[in-house]
Amino acid sequence: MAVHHGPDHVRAAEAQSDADGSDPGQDYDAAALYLHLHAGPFCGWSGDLLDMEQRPVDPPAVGDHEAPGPQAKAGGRRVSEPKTPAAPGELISGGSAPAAFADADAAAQALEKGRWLFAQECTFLKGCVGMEHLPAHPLVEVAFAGRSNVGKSSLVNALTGRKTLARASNTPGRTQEVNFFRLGPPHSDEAALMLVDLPGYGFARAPQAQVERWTRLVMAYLRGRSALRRVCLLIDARHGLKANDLEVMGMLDSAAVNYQVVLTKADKLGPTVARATHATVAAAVARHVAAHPDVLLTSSETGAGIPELRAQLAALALPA
Ligand SMILES: Nc1nc2c(ncn2[C@@H]2O[C@H](COP(=O)(O)OP(=O)(O)OP(=O)(O)O)[C@@H](O)[C@H]2O)c(=O)[nH]1
Ligand SMILES: [Mg+2]
Repeated sequence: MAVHHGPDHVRAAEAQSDADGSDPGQDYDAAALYLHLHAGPFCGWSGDLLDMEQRPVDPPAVGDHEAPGPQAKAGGRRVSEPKTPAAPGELISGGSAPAAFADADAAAQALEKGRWLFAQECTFLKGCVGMEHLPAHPLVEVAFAGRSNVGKSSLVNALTGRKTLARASNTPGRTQEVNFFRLGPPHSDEAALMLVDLPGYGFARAPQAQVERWTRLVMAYLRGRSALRRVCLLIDARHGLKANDLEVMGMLDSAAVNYQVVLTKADKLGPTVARATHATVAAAVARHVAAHPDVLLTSSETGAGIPELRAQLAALALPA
């Protein structure tokens, strides 16, 4: 039996590998690659925020915080030691590497804002089966769209540090309503954000008429929701962009809806394949007018890329 060091999820992965002989090193490397690509060596490993429970009291003031890292605390819990990132020479070369943060200070501030925002209370507000049922007084909204089973509900859980807030399942077609989750203080809309978990498009284990109804609802929501500030368009990192993803991207481009591609399930890939997929997808995304140029590589399983996505979404909800 090996002795396990590092963040909780890494210890869990290592313990799992003891049990089934799988290779947790691959997961860990994909996560480290992500951190290196998107935030550089100043980005603290904070996958254990997945279990955060305590609520913060005040938002972080710009220039008035500690950079997250081994000494910082997250939700009252110590942030784990970051994994040593890959050597700088291993950065993706070429024009498609994302530049999410201008420098180390900007990165630290953005990550802290994201951590703070997503450590707030988050509650399920309602599930809607038709456009007429959508909440009337919307907050700033961020929606999670993508093919069935790509990991939308799991990503909502990972971002909010909950395990069962949104229902995830191995069966494609699990989410059947437009589900609204309110993130923020209960009695104020300041620093609040609505997270919207959508039914998937594409194949689902459900009757065709039902799938068509969800797809119509999702497309109507994506095209016609004025509060929608960003769509996180999830793509399984193992599969890349499929024809129906490209169709949705085209629709979002023509409706001028801001969207950001988020690659999911990075833990299922080794670093070389993750790097290649990221480059291919980022190059394709660069041709789309409404797409955010940064393509994020995430894993809801290990927490890789989650702090960076929180940081990007916090920029929409919190004033500069
Ligand atoms: N290994 C791994 N599995 C994941 C990850 N994200 C999601 N999954 C698994 O993928 C399956 C589908 O996840 P969901 O979150 O339900 O996917 P969804 O996109 O909400 O699916 P629908 O609601 O059916 O459209 C579940 O078995 C999850 O545990 C990830 O980052 N890594
Ligand atoms: Mg779902």
